[in-house]
Amino acid sequence: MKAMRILLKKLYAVAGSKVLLHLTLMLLVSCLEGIGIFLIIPLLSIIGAFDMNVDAVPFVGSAMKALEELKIPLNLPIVLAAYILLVGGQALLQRNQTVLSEKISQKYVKSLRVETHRSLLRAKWEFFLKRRKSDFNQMLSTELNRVSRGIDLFLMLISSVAFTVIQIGFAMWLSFQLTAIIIASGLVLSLVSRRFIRKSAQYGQESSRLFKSYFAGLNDHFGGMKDIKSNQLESSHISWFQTLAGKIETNYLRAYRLYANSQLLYRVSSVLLIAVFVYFSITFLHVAAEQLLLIVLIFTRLWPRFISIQSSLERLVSEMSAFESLTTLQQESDEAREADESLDDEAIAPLRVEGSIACSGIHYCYDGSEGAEESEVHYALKNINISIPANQMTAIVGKSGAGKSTLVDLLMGLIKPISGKVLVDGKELTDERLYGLRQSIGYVAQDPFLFHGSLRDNLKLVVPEATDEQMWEALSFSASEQFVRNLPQGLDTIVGDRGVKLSGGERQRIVLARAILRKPSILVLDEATSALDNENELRIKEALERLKGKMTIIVIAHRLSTIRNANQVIVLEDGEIVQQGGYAQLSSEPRGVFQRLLANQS
Ligand SMILES: Nc1ncnc2c1ncn2[C@@H]1O[C@H](COP(=O)(O)OP(=O)(O)OP(=O)(O)O)[C@@H](O)[C@H]1O
Repeated sequence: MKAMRILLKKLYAVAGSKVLLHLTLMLLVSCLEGIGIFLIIPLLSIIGAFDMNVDAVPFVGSAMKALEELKIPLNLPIVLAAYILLVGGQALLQRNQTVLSEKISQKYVKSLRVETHRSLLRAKWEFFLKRRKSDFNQMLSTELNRVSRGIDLFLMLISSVAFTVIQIGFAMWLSFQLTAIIIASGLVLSLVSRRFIRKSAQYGQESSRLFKSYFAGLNDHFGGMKDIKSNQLESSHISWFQTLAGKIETNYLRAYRLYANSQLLYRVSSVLLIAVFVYFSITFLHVAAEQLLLIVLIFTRLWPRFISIQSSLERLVSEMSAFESLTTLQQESDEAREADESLDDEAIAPLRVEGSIACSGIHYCYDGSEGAEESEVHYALKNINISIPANQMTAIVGKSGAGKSTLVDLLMGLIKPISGKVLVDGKELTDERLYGLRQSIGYVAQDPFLFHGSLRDNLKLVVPEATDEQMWEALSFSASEQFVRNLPQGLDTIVGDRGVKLSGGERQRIVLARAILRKPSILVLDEATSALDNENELRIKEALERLKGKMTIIVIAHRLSTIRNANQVIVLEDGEIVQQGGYAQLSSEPRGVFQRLLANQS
């Protein structure tokens, strides 16, 4: 119900005036259809199918009198012309109403699509750490389509309700008692159908759950295809996929069976009802034949609308689970918003670090520590106190899992410490300063990411106005000029999904060039030389050497040869700083962790 309220509010906010116009059109269509039914009586009377007393029929009787007074003869051509006009007008209105309905639905879905995407992109990095990427794909594809269907159903529902109310009005005019019986039967029907609606909502939720697994599976399978192929894991993945596809099929069939059963019940009930209805009207109420004919006509139009209301409701509640998931995701991402939306990326000036970036008493754990005993908390970082001097090169080393990437994420403000502070030039990072800091950073991730497109597109992503000359300069810096010049399409070479058409080392060098192209004042390299051969590593090392004194360089490196010229080395073990100092100093400290790391590599 809460989701329905939110949906209505949003719908009104997005397309309020259009919804009102849609409602008005529907009311007009319903009125015209109602009048059309009344015209059938004089039509039948004129063609002699019935010898009827049309005066007894409300509206028709008075309309006939008015025509008589106006001296308009009631002959077949006139009645047929009126009928054509009515039905034609109704069809025209209905056409506009359908187009309008689609416009409303698409406008709503577009707004939801854009809003959800925007709030996801504005959310903190920590928000993404706790969720699967595939969930976002599912939300912005299948779940959004379900919401679109839900809006269509919702508009159909209000159309059915409007039509039904107007038809009830006409029917009441004809016979209050008989209409009351139809309404009472409609209420009984709605009680019976509550079970169908409940079940339908359950199947809808199950469908959301199943599709979540489906997308997660697709993501894992296609993302890890090389592992699957080389380790011959196809069978187990195929069998998992078959089971899931079976569950989706079963759930879909269950939902469809439920829908078919409810339709069966509604249809059988309508036949029974009409039989009882006719019997009751003739035997007890002694309703005149022409009135009975009209009522039967109205009933046969009204009852399907009751059915349509019920079935629209059934299908709507099933699709509502998609809307619920989307609004929940949007709410959560809004709550995890990184900074005030008024902070315009363009307007914020890059933050230049003059003195240092420092950590003071920082603790961090990934899974949250609320309510947990101190001994149970697994800290990824413990009591970190460091100072990274501006325009110097600081290296962070340690075994795998020691906390190096976590520390760098903290320094970039991607995650916030649970205690302690990150200080830039002695001042804590506010949202605005954080945005400024990020503008100053060029970052090369452990798993470098390239978008599907050309090398040029990938480089221009960070500096859209970059010239070819600037791009070649950055490529030359990252020791990739030679290999790019050797490619037949040069800068226009398409790199494939995530850069699959390049080797790991080539990818790393292109991402490094991209980072440099931005002319950052802080360069952060997370394992940026791990996939390079000795020759290219040496060239990057020399390039970094040239940058020393011009920008702040923070390097995470397993290959300790890369950081031989670092001004400062920070050694982490199990989330704690165990050594800190110059390369030469640390390598000469006996029995130190750094010496052990060096020994392992040699
Ligand atoms: N997203 C996450 N959720 C939960 N725990 C995490 C997450 N990322 C890292 N950790 C944990 O935090 C600790 C530090 O991880 P981190 O990635 O910082 O180590 P690292 O030194 O960079 O390792 P590597 O050299 O292998 O990249 C590890 O115990 C790791 O299991």
